[in-house]
Amino acid sequence: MRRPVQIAGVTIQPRSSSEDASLAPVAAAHAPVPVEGQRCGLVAIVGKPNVGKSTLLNALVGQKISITSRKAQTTRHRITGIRTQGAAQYVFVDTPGFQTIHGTALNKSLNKTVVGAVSDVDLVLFVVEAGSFTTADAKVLALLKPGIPVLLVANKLDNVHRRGDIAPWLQSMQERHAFTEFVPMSAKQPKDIERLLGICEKYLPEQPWWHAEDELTDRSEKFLASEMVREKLFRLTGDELPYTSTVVIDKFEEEAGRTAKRMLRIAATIVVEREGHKAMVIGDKGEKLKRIGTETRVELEKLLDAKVFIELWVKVRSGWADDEARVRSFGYE
Ligand SMILES: Nc1nc2c(ncn2[C@@H]2O[C@H](COP(=O)(O)OP(=O)(O)OP(=O)(O)O)[C@@H](O)[C@H]2O)c(=O)[nH]1
Repeated sequence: MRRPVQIAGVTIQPRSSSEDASLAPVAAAHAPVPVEGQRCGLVAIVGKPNVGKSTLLNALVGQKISITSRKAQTTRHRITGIRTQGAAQYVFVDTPGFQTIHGTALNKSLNKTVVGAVSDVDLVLFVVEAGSFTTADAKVLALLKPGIPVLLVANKLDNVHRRGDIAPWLQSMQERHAFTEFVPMSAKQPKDIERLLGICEKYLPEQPWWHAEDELTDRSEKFLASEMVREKLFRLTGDELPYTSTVVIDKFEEEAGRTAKRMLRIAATIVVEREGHKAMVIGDKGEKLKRIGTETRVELEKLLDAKVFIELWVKVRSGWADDEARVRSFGYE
């Protein structure tokens, strides 16, 4: 029997070795026992690219589930993060920033994911940068269905130097939509996160939890591995690499270990659009690619409580973001 793993106060349940390592959820679901007074519901986090949705999701869940970077459009998938605290279980869905500029197949697929995520939830957190409201924000707001409560999360409040400007701005926001509440905050401030959780709780319907108390996400370990490579890729290449670069996991295997620790062998391909991008990812004498691999391995070993071997490749596939079939083959719906 493997022990459950504690990370940042939450437990990741080990899986039995007979399960397919690549498809099994990170936490094993054991049927929750219904308890009177429990609340549980879906909370969607929406907003234009780069407003801090993934940072917010990770802070709300208390663990890194969704990747973040300074580069806009880092998030490409609907991600469920789960937080259980007191009587409440929050099931969060992160969404890709709504794309308003490019008409590629990739962007159309991203937009479809956003619309799907907001149509069937108990609460929407509409995230903007405090003090700002652009056409891109307005386009996301227009997607929200009437009848679902929407909180205006005015994020990055720490960047607003003239706090006096916030009250009139909030007033102007009131005219744009019937927001149920306004939450000026910073996703990087733990006490703001606690306050937001408290506000969200009352919107969760009274019903038994859907997930075990210690579940974090329903995404597979294979998915988390590809997200981790993507995060390191974007962090380490800075703004030079176009966001259309992606990561495909070619191999995700658990080896029957001779030791108590699990052993995972992962092979991933970083897909870029141009030869020049390939050189950028590989770096001088392969040093950049090596660093991406090392940083991914260190974080995955912690997250999955395993010894990880990772092999990275870089391939050029020009125009992949424009090719619908190829977008689907890379795992986007
Ligand atoms: N100063 C400050 N920066 C923040 C805050 N929240 C997020 N950020 C930064 O904003 C940038 C974008 O954050 P993400 O969480 O990746 O944004 P996102 O909305 O998920 O972006 P997409 O994946 O492009 O949709 C990162 O550099 C974060 O560190 C905040 O409260 N204050």
